[in-house]
Amino acid sequence: MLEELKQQVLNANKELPTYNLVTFTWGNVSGVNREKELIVIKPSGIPYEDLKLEDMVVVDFNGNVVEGELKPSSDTPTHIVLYKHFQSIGGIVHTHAPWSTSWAQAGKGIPALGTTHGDYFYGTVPCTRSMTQIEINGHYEEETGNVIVETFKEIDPSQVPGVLVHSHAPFTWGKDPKEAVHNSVVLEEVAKMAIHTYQINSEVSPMDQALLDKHYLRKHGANAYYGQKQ
Ligand SMILES: O=C(CO)[C@@H](O)[C@H](O)COP(=O)(O)O
Repeated sequence: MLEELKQQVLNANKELPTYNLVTFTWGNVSGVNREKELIVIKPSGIPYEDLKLEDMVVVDFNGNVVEGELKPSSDTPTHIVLYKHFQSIGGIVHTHAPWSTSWAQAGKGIPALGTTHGDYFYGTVPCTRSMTQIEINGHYEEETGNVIVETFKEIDPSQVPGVLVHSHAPFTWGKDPKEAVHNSVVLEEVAKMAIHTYQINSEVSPMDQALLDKHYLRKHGANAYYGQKQ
């Protein structure tokens, strides 16, 4: 069941070390089959180089394991909340990539400072609020998803495909697992560029809205040159 999606999720998880987004097993990728309301995710704690197709775990939208012998990623409840609330996404990535994690630990969103950012994120990549004691002591991973959804109350997740979880690390998403990894790589790059930009000029302002519109909308908006978006 879901063999093609399992292959996509396996390939995407193996890309995390390829793009230097993870140390040890500090990251996870999932994909969703919305017709069946099933999620394929990597197993918890298994080195990426050892991952095999049969290791992929299938869970339903309530977190029940419906296929697979291994324990699903410890972040599975967060992935589930995001699939339930962000209807346009088909893949999710969580990493502890150092540059974007530094912004998350600082409790700051990454402003759109240049066109590299603007090509992928239509504005600031937000940081969630910090979590309450009750949320931390409760179902922490599920509450992490809820706080992300709360952060996107006024933001279209298809236009800003990533978030920084306060005191934790980033999550990104996309139409499928591969695109979610692509957005993780870009987020890490723009996080690094932003830190260096502020080191050069601590008073730099976010990029002009007209330039942001030009760059984002030419790739994702109406009449997109690349044809991916209507
Ligand atoms: O966020 C965390 C830990 O803070 C997790 O991302 C783990 O680092 C990876 O967990 P598994 O996916 O291997 O369960």
